[in-house]
Amino acid sequence: MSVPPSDDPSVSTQTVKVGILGATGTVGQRFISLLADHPWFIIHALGASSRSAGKPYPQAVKWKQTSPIPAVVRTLVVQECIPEKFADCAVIFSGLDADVAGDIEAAFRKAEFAVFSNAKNYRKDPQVPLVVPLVNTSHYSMIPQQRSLQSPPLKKGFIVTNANCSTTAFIIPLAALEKAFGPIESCMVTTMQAISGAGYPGISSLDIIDNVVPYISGEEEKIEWETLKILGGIDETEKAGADGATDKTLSFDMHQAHPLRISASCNRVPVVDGHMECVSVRFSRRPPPSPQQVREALLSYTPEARTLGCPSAPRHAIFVHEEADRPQPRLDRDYQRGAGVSVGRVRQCMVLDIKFVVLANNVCIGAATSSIINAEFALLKGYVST
Ligand SMILES: NC(=O)C1=CN([C@@H]2O[C@H](COP(=O)(O)OP(=O)(O)OC[C@H]3O[C@@H](n4cnc5c(N)ncnc54)[C@H](OP(=O)(O)O)[C@@H]3O)[C@@H](O)[C@H]2O)C=CC1
Ligand SMILES: N[C@@H](CC(=O)OP(=O)(O)O)C(=O)O
Repeated sequence: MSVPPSDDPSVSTQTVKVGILGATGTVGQRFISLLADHPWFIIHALGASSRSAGKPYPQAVKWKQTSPIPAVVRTLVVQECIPEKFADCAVIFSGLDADVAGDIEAAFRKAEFAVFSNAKNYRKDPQVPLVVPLVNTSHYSMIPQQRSLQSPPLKKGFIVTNANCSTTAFIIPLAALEKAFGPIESCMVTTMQAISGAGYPGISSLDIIDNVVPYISGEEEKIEWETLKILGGIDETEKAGADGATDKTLSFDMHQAHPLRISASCNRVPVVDGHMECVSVRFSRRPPPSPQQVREALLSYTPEARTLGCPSAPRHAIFVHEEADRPQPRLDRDYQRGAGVSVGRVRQCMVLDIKFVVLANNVCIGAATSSIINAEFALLKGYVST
């Protein structure tokens, strides 16, 4: 199967060469596993630090996936993360450490690459879409403005970022609820986050075995403001220029039209993959929906990425468990190959309106899978030139 390069799926057809920055890391390895059999994307180049550059991939990586290193990368030599080494790639996926992602991703954008980043560096940027691909693909409309404001202006280059993996988990059901019942007024979320979220080697075994750590640096603040950017719309203002022509400026609404109060509490738990979160919400609308109405709305939620035909978008974005003791990380993290989320225990909340539990695979839909769906969507909408 090859990619339709425009909105029209009958217009066929070529495969797209992609590069992966941070290819040796936890997220980079997931990119490789997920892209090895992708119908459109061909892994063409891998990048990592100077510690890894120059080595064949199997020698550079501490491979921690349950399936073997895919044949397509076995013979690739890891490169320095500089644009010239990725010349033939139309798409760049970044799983770079945040300490270095800022400069490197900017250099790739400047060199006219479409960059899909997992790092936090550009999430707050007023020109950069922060896209959870099962929620706010409408934010891609910011890309032309992002390009035009670069110096010099760009023709093809842009950056789109993923959200933090904990934000991603609960914002998918939140978006489904807002779509069905209108604005959410307040939200409380308590996370139980897997250790893979901290990368490799991550948190010391002596700190996490037989333990729970009630602090993850910067995480609560990120969840709180990212939610407002993702669930907010895009505002358009028009200004008349001296020549009488009107200039349109786009900006992210930050959920200002319907203010949302949100509070997050984050914990690290001894689970390898899969972030579980307890969520309580209060709706603006009175009376609020019943638990049964909420279950039905979650089950029927279909994101635009799915209807448009992104091959990695899950057939069912949200599974709703009826069993009292589900979801659980070990049992449910591979739902829809890690691309969907699992909700359970939907019930009335005596303080807000409704409460539930959600589980998402932090390294799949929380990271690599989101970037891949983002790139598929951008390609189908014509934002990526091949
Ligand atoms: N793990 C998760 O669940 C999630 C992670 N993220 C974000 O994704 C990014 C990657 O996370 P993760 O995979 O966990 O991190 P890891 O620490 O596992 O991997 C980091 C990668 O960055 C590379 N790197 C480090 N320094 C440099 C450098 N100077 N130049 C070029 N490459 C460099 C490393 O290469 P080398 O092996 O050569 O050192 C490695 O490939 C981070 O920004 C993280 O915050 C986002 C959502 C979820
Ligand atoms: N902080 C997340 C993973 C992560 O890297 O997040 P971010 O990309 O927002 O820094 C966790 O520890 O589970």
